[in-house]
Order: sequence, then structure tokens, then C-alpha cells
Amino acid sequence: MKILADENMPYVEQLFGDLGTIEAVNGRTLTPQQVKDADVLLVRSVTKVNQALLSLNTNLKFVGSATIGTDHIDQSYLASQGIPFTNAPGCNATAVGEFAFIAMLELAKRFDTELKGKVVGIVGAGNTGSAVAKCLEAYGVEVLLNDPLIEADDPREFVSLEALTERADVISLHVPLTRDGINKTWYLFDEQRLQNLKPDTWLLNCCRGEVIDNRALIKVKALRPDIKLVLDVWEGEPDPMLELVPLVELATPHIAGYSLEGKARGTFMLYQKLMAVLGMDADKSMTSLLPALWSQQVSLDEIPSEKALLQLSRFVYDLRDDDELFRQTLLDDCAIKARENSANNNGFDLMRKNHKHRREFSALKLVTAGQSDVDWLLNLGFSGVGR
Ligand SMILES: NC(=O)c1ccc[n+]([C@@H]2O[C@H](COP(=O)([O-])OP(=O)(O)OC[C@H]3O[C@@H](n4cnc5c(N)ncnc54)[C@H](O)[C@@H]3O)[C@@H](O)[C@H]2O)c1
Ligand SMILES: O=C(O)[C@H](O)[C@H](O)COP(=O)(O)O
Repeated sequence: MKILADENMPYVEQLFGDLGTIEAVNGRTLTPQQVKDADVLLVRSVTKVNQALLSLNTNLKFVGSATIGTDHIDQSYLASQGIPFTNAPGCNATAVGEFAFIAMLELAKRFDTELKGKVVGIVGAGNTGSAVAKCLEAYGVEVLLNDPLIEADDPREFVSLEALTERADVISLHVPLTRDGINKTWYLFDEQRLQNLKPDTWLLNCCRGEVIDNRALIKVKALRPDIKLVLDVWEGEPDPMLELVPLVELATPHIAGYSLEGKARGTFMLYQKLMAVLGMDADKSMTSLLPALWSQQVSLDEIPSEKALLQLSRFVYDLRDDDELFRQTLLDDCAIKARENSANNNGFDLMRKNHKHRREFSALKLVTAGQSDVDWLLNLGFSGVGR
């Protein structure tokens, strides 16, 4: 069996190695010729899987995308060809939830205020939106949810987008990119909605770049320096609008979901599904894939203040490093472009490819000195709070 897998998908050899030969490919530039004799195709969000890509293939038995988003997959075409498809819903939700939460703690520190006491509006209350809400609620922050498409029997309370933008001090976006229907999310935050943001709003986008009209964002931000931005996703990736980057407080190249745990879960979910399609037992385990964090436990002498909570978060994952590297990467790209007078946008993808350092809160055990009020740290996701 020939398995074609995106070179940026970790743990493929460990999980699929017994099934056949594996060829690692650049998902962004994959061609019909390369896919021609594949039996299994494993992709990430940068590969458009459609009739054109599969036009030369007659063998394909399975397509898997190790992602939550599916806007890059023509699922109707795959269904019409009888090719089983699966994505990995929820695989990196914890990573995105923690990323957004840490970003909010960073902004609070930077602007000499506290996250606690603010109202956070979450647009899209699915896996990633709920993961952010879980962190915020564990920490005691008020959350407003907006999701017009949520199941009718969902017991949570929801508000309209208008009510959310009126009340929320912080808005975090967690919707899929959709282009049709009254609830389409393409340019959900258009110029008008951006102008209507209340003073000093923090706006975070960790879903898809085109959910915000990026050109309009540049325009509005020029007149509204009070708005603070965290952008992990960009219209036109891997070529973000360069004028936008300096206007953003924390800027990263679509890596909010890139914890080692999230990536491992994504590949593992595809492995489980393929084994089911093949009628075989999935007898490998995911936990054996993950390395230990460089230091596995921290002792707390007292319940952490917000400042200390940020320090703990940075211990697991320091978002500022990715922000700094991203800005440098884009500057380097520009220098190469100017010197060689050629298009060069490799930096965005290269930084994603090399992104292998991030862990989730669960990788760190907190050891306390017997304090009673520690459950919220467990609820945040840290493991093993106790003596
Ligand atoms: N930056 C990253 O690394 C990263 C990682 C994971 C996911 N994502 C993106 O985030 C998106 C959301 O992920 P998820 O796991 O939460 O998906 P999900 O399907 O679990 O949840 C999405 C939620 O958005 C809601 N929704 C749809 N249209 C809406 C609208 N117009 N207004 C408000 N809510 C709406 C849906 O009803 C659903 O509950 C994915 O589709 C993907 O594109 C990005
Ligand atoms: O949709 C998703 O799951 C995320 O956007 C995912 O993190 C994208 O990562 P990629 O597949 O591009 O590596």
C-alpha cells in the first residue's frame, strides 16, 4: 500500500509504517502526478483535495486530514467517488483554547490590566470555542457565547453577535470558514462590524483569516488604535498583508493548534479511522508518542496570582517567542525578495514546519503545599495538582 503524507504530519512512520510505504510530500505544492498511484492520502489544511488533484488516481481508498477545518476538502467529490474521508474534529481544540487564553493573559500584562474582571465573547461555541471558554471559566472570567447554528438541546446560554460585540471587552473567533447561507462566516467581521467594536476591545482570530476582512481591519485600526489584535490566521496565507503585521500585538503563522499533543491526536485519529476502513485492529497507543516536557513539575508555595499564572503558562509555552520569530521571518522574507527580486513567502510555511516545541498545560504537574483552592488549576488543564 502506498501512503502519501504531508511532510509536516508527525508520527506517520510510527503509526502507519506497518501498513506500507510512506512518501512524505510538500502539501502546499502537491500535484496530480504525485498523487497518481497513492492508496492513502494524508493531508493538512494547505492541500486542496478536489477533482483536479485526484484526476490521475484510480486507487485511492482513503483521504484523511489531520485538521479540524475541512474548507480545503471537496467532500462532495470524494463522496461521489466512494472515497472514505475523515478529518480530526477536536484534535487541537485544547491547543487553540490554551493559545487564546495565554494570549489574553499576555495582553493583560502588556496593557497593565487584569484579564479577570473582563467579559470575553466567544464567536463559535464548538470544540475550540468551548476549549477557550473552559480555560476562562476555570479562571473565573465571565464568558458570552454566540453560535446561531448550535444544536437546539445545547444547555448553554447564547447571545446574538450584536449583543456580544456590545458587551464583550475581548472577542475570540472560533468559527469554520463558510461562504454560503445567512450564517456564512466569510468576512463576518467586515468594516462595519469592526468600526462598531466598543472602545478598547481585544479581538483574537484563531480560526480562519478570511473571517475578518483584513484590508478593512488595516483601515479601521488606523483610526482605532484602542483596538488590540491577536492574529494567528491571515487572509491570503501564506502571504499575509504585510502592513497588518505591525498593527497586531501578537502575530503568529497559523500555529494556535500546534501543540505536540494536538498534532499527535490529529495523526492518531486518522490512524484509527483508516484501520476501521481497512477492517483492522488499531493496536497502537498515542501516549507513547509524546516526549516528556523538559521539566515535568513545578512546586507552588501559594495560589498563583494572574501574573504568576502567566509565568506558569510561559513555562509550558511562551507565545512571545513565536510572535518574535514570525516578525523576524517576515522581515527575512522581505529582504530576500528585495535582494533577489523574486517572490518569496517560504518563511510562513517554514516556521510552521519547524514548529515542534509547544506543549499543553497537561504536560506540567503542579505540586502544591496543601492549599485547598486548587481545583481551578486542574480545570485549566494542568495535571496532578496535589502535594
Ligand atoms: N489556528 C489554528 O491552528 C486552528 C486550529 C483548529 C481549528 N481552526 C479553525 O477553527 C475552526 C473552528 O474549529 P472548531 O473545532 O471549534 O470547530 P467546530 O465545528 O467544533 O465548531 C465551530 C462552531 O462554529 C459555529 N458556527 C458556524 N457558523 C457560525 C456563525 N456564523 N456564527 C457563530 N458560530 C458559527 C458552529 O455552529 C460550531 O458550533 C475550524 O473550522 C478551523 O477552521 C484553526
Ligand atoms: O483546521 C485545523 O485543524 C487547523 O487550522 C490546523 O492547525 C491547521 O494546521 P495545518 O493542517 O495547516 O498544519
